[in-house]
Amino acid sequence: MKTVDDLMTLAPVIPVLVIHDVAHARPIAEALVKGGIRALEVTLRTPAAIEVIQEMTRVEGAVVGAGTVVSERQLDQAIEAGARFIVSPGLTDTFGPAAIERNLPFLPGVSDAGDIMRGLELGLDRFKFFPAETSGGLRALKALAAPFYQCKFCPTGGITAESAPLWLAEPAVVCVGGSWLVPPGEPDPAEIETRARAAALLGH
Ligand SMILES: O=C(O)C(=O)C[C@H](O)[C@H](O)COP(=O)(O)O
Repeated sequence: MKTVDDLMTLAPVIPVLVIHDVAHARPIAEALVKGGIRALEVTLRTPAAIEVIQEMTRVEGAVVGAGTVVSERQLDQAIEAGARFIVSPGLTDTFGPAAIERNLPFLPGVSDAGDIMRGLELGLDRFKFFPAETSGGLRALKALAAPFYQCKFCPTGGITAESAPLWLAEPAVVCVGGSWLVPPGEPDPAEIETRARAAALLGH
């Protein structure tokens, strides 16, 4: 996987993972990969996250990345741990160039036309649309995708197994992100695999 398009086309859904216990890392990654979901976004929202990335990179077939990345320090920590892609909730004039410099697939969050223009100025045209449902939902995304015809999106935030197909039917949407594949608490690998399998079959 070299480009952000490679990342976005690995599967229709990128699971957004919030993992508190490093012991959960492997069973969750294995269940997702078995179900056909290979790009795994580990959010840097828990003290265990960096170790979770390290653990998950040992799972064959997993393409592990870091989410909720908001600083240069986190960029370096995540990449050192083995992250192969970077997702951020937003885009700033300092963080954007710093992430681009790392030369990994990078999906920054955008929620309006100004954000997208800032991204275009940096040479980016692939974005996470975040927070998708509360930023106007599919209607807002369609309205943004018209002038920014060259851009593709991974909407994330409030998307569910039920709403994902509606988003994926929009031509500007390549994949969606969501936490529903891995519910909080003690992981149930069979259930996670079932959810992953269903998500992997979603499509245009
Ligand atoms: O931490 C980040 O940078 C994020 O990516 C936030 C996620 O987009 C949401 O946490 C998705 O969660 P759901 O709305 O439950 O699917």
